[in-house]
Amino acid sequence: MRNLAAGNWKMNGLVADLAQVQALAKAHPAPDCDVLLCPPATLISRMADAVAGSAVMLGGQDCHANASGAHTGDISAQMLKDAGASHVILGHSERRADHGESDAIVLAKTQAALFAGLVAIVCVGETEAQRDAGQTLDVIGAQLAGSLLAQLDCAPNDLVIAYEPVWAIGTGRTPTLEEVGAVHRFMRATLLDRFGAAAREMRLLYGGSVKPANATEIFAVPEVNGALVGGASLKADDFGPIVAALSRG
Ligand SMILES: O=C[C@H](O)COP(=O)(O)O
Repeated sequence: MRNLAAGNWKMNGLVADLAQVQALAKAHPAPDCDVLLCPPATLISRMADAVAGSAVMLGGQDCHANASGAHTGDISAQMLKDAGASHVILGHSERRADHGESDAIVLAKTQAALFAGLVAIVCVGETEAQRDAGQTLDVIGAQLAGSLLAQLDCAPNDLVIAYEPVWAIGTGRTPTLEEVGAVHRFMRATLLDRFGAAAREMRLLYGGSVKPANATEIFAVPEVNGALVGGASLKADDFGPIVAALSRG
């Protein structure tokens, strides 16, 4: 399976920043991994124009569970697709914390995204307090159980899981490689148990303070099939080496 280098711009990015994406696309015309950028929704359409003809794919950072309707300020999966997105991040810990998104809400959004033909990147991860209490695998297991479909009624490639320890996001701190490996092994086993052999083809991303300096060692951990990168995805000079590391992996 091809690794996935996914960049989440979060609430960052103006039209002037499209130059970073063009520089990235130019520097990596044919990467040996999938490359995805998830800018704010305001930029998807213009970014699609900016990277037309390149290997860079685009995604949203959230979508509503409904296809349309009276939901002021929300964006549907169909709208993301219409703007040029092929993927959408769902259940990011910042959405879970800032907008009270439960596993059930994430599940409904995941179904909407898949129905619209988007690849769903579902995020899970423990808080620092949960980690300190030794609850990491219990938390991940519960989030996987509640945020995913009962059956895999999509291609295994269309559902991606991102493990993002909440305490590692934007902090410069990362779990040990052994800890990353243990969670990813657990997630693979859980998905195999739930979905059968097709789950071998699902990509499992690590996210949380991935930088050029730690990318190679993290991507060498078994069952890590890519990264969901925040801060280091904003600049081509930072994200480029991460794409290169995943192309080698
Ligand atoms: O979605 C990305 C993650 O939240 C990681 O963010 P970060 O790379 O800035 O730590």
